[in-house]
Amino acid sequence: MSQFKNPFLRVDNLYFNYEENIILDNLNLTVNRGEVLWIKGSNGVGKSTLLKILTGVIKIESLQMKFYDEQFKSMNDYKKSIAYIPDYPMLYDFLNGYDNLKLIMNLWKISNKTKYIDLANHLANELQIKDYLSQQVGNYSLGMKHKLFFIAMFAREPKILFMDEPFSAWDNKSYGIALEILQRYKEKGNSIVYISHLENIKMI
Ligand SMILES: Nc1ncnc2c1ncn2[C@@H]1O[C@H](COP(=O)(O)OP(=O)(O)OP(=O)(O)O)[C@@H](O)[C@H]1O
Repeated sequence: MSQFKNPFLRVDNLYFNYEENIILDNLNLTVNRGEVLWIKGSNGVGKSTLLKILTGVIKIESLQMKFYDEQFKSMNDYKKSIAYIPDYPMLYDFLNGYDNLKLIMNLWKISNKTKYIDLANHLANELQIKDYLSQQVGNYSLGMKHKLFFIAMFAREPKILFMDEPFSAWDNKSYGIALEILQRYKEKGNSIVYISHLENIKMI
């Protein structure tokens, strides 16, 4: 059982449809501090849609989302305090790794730039892609792109990490290192919400 029992957020009576296609109906969900939430289910059941709603990528006027953190004063503050890692890495192929990191850092208006770059470098070292950061991302493998985007989001030090099929392109060794990183992250009271079809993806 987690030592952090209080919630970060709660969603009540969530309903969502794409035209006549009802995707989510009366869904209730709580994200507790220091906990991992695994969303699983058949193809097309609405997992990615749910993650997009929880991260504010899809906006719903009637969304009943309650925040329980002093930093989540508004939806915008909340979005700055969390990170969303979709199943495709959102990077610019024509930039190198460092320039992608700097771009993301500036987009998110990170105030402590030195800390962000230091943390990103540290993670890149742990995940063994530091030597590639000065190379153009277009030449990265898919797994390397996934790692770089994970690093870019993780270095923002979010309170909740939302991940859609996070490690599908990662090799076993890197996946093991990522789990250690996420274990430390969780122990600090942060939360992880992730989607995976893999029955053996025992997160942490
Ligand atoms: N932009 C969209 N417009 C209309 N329908 C959509 C849109 N995006 C997704 N859908 C539909 O909504 C349903 C849920 O899609 P979603 O991607 O959330 O499912 P999923 O559970 O994540 O699936 P998978 O396991 O295959 O990734 C599917 O029927 C899909 O076709």
